[in-house]
Amino acid sequence: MTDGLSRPIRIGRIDYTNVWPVVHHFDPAALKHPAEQVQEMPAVLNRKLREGEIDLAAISSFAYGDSSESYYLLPDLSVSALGRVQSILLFLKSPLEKVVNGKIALTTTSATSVNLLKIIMEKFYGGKPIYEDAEPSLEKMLQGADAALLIGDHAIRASWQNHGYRVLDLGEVWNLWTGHWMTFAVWAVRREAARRNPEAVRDIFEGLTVSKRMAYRDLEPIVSKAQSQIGGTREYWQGYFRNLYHGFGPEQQAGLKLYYQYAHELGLIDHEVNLTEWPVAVAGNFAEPQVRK
Ligand SMILES: C=C(O[C@@H]1C=C(C(=O)O)C=C[C@H]1O)C(=O)O
Repeated sequence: MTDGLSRPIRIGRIDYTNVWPVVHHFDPAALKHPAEQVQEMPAVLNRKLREGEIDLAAISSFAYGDSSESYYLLPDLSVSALGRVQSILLFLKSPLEKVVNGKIALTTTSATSVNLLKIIMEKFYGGKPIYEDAEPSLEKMLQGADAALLIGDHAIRASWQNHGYRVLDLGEVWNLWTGHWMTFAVWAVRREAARRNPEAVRDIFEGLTVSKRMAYRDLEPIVSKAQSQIGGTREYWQGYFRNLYHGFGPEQQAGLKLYYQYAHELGLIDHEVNLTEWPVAVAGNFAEPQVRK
């Protein structure tokens, strides 16, 4: 069925551990409304949501800014950090003075962080490097470049290798220069999907909110899962998840607005970006979800 009314709503889930505190306890099969879920790298979800292939997804915050007129934000959900994030990393083969006007390989999985890197290089450091897209593989990226940007679990795994490269944490650089939070991902719904199917969106929003609350109450299940799937120590993952913040309050919004302003000034986004929340939730029609058994 393709009329858009009767088909299941399509949800996108980022295939990195940084979203687990929101999605780990979320089961699309348990929703009242039929739903399908795809799990992909952020850049793929950005494209699928833009093209209407999916209806609601965690996407790069940059991608929200780029298409903000077509999307609503799901309130109080994000992937944010104040300072170090540990998984948005620039690996330097050459000294920083050379990198700022040298060649930087950019992971094809990201949108927020590649543009954050451009803001840092061009606005903060006054450089003008050449950028080239590359699959997220540190050694291959650095064969032909002075530095390489990795995000998510690719960055985490690379940070554990004994490669000797200097590493810049872009969350930390952003915070040092601006004093602000940085928001890397948000949850967005296509406006037409939200209008067509508000009950399903409410159902998903409730499910994600409950899931986040459960994860914040007890991080251990996701710490254990990350350890068994990716490796590393319990302490590493406890620190990693504690360092991230998955709400989206005034402080995170202020940081993201500044990021959009800089992106606009550099011509990376061609309009001013408004943060527009899904109006059903804003209107207060949304009942505080209860934890389901
Ligand atoms: C914190 C992170 O945020 C991610 C960074 C993204 C980007 O750069 O576009 C997109 C989604 C987030 O999951 C990370 O990858 O470590």
